[in-house]
Amino acid sequence: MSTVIKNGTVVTADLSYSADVLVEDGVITAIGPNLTGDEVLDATGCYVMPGGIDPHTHLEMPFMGTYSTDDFESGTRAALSGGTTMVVDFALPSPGQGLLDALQMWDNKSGRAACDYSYHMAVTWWDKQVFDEMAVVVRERGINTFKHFMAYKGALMVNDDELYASFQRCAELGATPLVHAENGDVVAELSAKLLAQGNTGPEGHAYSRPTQVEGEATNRAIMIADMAGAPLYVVHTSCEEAHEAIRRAKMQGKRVWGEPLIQHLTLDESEYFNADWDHAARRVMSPPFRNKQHQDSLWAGLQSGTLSCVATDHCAFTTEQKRYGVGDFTKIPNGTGGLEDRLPMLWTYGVGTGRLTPNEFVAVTSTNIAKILNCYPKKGAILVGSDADIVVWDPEKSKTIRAENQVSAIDYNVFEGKEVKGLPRYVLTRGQVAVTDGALTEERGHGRFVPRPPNGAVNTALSTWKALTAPRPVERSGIPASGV
Ligand SMILES: NC(=O)NCCC(=O)O
Ligand SMILES: [Zn+2]
Ligand SMILES: [Zn+2]
Repeated sequence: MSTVIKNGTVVTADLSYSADVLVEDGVITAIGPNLTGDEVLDATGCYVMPGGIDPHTHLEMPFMGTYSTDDFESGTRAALSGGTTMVVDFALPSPGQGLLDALQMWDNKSGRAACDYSYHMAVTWWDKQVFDEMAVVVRERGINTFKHFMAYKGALMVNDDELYASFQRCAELGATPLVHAENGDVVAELSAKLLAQGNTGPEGHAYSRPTQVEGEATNRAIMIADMAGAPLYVVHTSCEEAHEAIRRAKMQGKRVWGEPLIQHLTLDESEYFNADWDHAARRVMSPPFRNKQHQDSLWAGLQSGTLSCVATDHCAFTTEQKRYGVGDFTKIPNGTGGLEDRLPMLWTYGVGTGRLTPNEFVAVTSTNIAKILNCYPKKGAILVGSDADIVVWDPEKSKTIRAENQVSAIDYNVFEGKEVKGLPRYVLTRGQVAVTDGALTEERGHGRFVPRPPNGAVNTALSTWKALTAPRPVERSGIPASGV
């Protein structure tokens, strides 16, 4: 069966033009005027864009004594309802657990996904087994990204020697390291001090993670990656100090990308000072929300290209789970939701305010990350041959975000009450219509794993440069290099 999307304006990361789009067997087969197909989707007044790719989710993740509540079923339904057609989740070995073992656990969960997905592999400890299995993960399992936590001391955190070893291994394998950049030692010290002083509420979480801990760790990770000869992707960049480190590195020619979250772009630290404990705790995540100056820095980064992708870090806990931390903010499970709201919120506060063009919107929600993760143009593109992951976007359609209407399985929404203008009319996942005017018709288990090969263009360019500039002994007549 074929489907044709008619009368819309195709919007990609670099072009906007009027055309119909024909989809056959899950793939785009023609783009142009007057196309016909068995099923017709009317896109009059709409933009036809690549579906969103959320490069940062934690679905059914074991964390802080519990599991995040949205799983691959509810999480991918939430994603589709908001125009996101691919998620990249983190396969997370517990310290001491093998990488392949952790991958098996993630495979057991992801079979229920309604949209396509891929994994980043986390490195949470280090020894020869991890070193060896990294090669299998890359060469046999189609994963070219490895995540490192510089925070969560005593749990997921890795130290500088482990970072350096793992980043070097990534460079050898043509893979890209990711970092959660916060100085975990300082956070642990500050947390203990705050608790001892009686700062036990959710606001203590924000006090324990000032922007300096993020700026320092971001800079450190960038320098370690540079010494290891690896590119670097910094997740959830939330503040000017971290953005400044990324900006400077980019200006120096280093291959570094920064990822702000939709939460950090649109919500600020005042949320933690709300008199309602539940309200504040529901917004506890790392890094915490920041002030308006930091938000302005993140928006400027998206505009100038020094920041590359907008994600959610969707890691949703119920109010009941958040209450594990009553009396001790360090026990509040860290994480917030956003999968179904990322695109409407970014459109409203980005394109709707003139901060972003529609093409920039496509770049930061889909195309840039597809290129970074080396799955472009299968994903992130409206091109003949690309997967038909498409959102037909109605810029006039609006709603008020309400937890009672959401798809996510949790009992609140951090964007509660926000008015958004710009919503999907249709969402297609590999050609299958999964959303029509807000109504979900997705198919459980339709999602497929997206393999991502190593040695993307940037990895190859970087290793060429590193080989060219590698240390070489100077030939000196009469003096043997290996001594006498
Ligand atoms: N971000 C957060 O608070 N929770 C999810 C885990 C992580 O990404 O650090
Ligand atoms: Zn993180
Ligand atoms: Zn995360």
